[in-house]
Amino acid sequence: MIELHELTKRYGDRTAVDQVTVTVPSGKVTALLGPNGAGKSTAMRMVLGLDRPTSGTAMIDGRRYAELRNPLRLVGAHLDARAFHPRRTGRAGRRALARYNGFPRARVETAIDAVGIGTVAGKRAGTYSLGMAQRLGIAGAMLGDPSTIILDEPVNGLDADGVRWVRGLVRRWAGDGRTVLVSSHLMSEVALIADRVVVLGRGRLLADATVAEFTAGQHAAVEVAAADDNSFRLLAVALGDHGEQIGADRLRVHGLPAATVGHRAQQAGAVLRELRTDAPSLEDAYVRLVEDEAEYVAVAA
Ligand SMILES: Nc1ncnc2c1ncn2[C@@H]1O[C@H](COP(=O)(O)OP(=O)(O)OP(=O)(O)O)[C@@H](O)[C@H]1O
Repeated sequence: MIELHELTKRYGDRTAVDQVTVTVPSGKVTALLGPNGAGKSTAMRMVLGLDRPTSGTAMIDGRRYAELRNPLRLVGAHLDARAFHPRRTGRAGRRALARYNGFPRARVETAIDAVGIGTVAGKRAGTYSLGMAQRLGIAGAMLGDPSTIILDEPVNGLDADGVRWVRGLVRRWAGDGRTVLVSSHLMSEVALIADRVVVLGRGRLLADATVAEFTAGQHAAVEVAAADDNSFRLLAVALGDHGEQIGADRLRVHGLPAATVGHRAQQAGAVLRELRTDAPSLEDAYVRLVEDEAEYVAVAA
């Protein structure tokens, strides 16, 4: 479990992380989301003892990173896919890490095999593609078989196979009861792998919820298609500002439930070809939350 309590980081007059209190539970995949500059990396770095909080605390299983005797046994992290010595081979870099942390060499081979870079482990890390570098970084995070794993944008640069592999990996880790914290810009990806979302905006906590709770407050999207041109015209008038034309005979409806759309169509004499409700997506919920925050800031400024 990772616990942030009123965690704050200021750089001069800029507040990168602003009094964030949140618990990242074990046995779940938690996605850390937010626009560029929201404070995600800074928060992760403070959890990992790489940045010192200005105030507040970041604890892993009840202790600060600096207090952990053998931190890699408790927490594995992969933050930067390019943070390898370019002239060292992937294997040599992982062996150095293992040696430094007192892990047997065999762990290195296990981790290299697990991430599928056995054929390139003897090559210099500087020659790796971004996808291979991501895998090498994840091998480092796995080295100590830790109970907490933190990955920053792990699917960046991975091909379709790689993305599927990361998905399986993080789900398995959570299934083992580990604490898994993953940041990502790709909402479709987050929807597939995460149980929970923590959203930061300009350093502040905007949401901390299960994926289901996060999307629950959103209106379902309604789409309606008219059977002919005349019906389309009648329908467009009947829906007024609620209708947004998205095809020759099709409207997306904002702010009205499907039943009201059907009723208005009937009253107007418009014949419908299709009327459907789509479940709100994580992406819709996220975009709306971040937009609302931006509007609030614009109004408050
Ligand atoms: N070492 C630093 N010195 C000064 N300002 C910093 C430093 N590190 C981060 N910041 C600032 O703190 C804020 C949060 O940055 P951070 O990198 O944590 O955001 P992020 O959510 O990870 O963004 P991204 O998605 O772009 O990686 C930004 O305004 C950034 O410019």
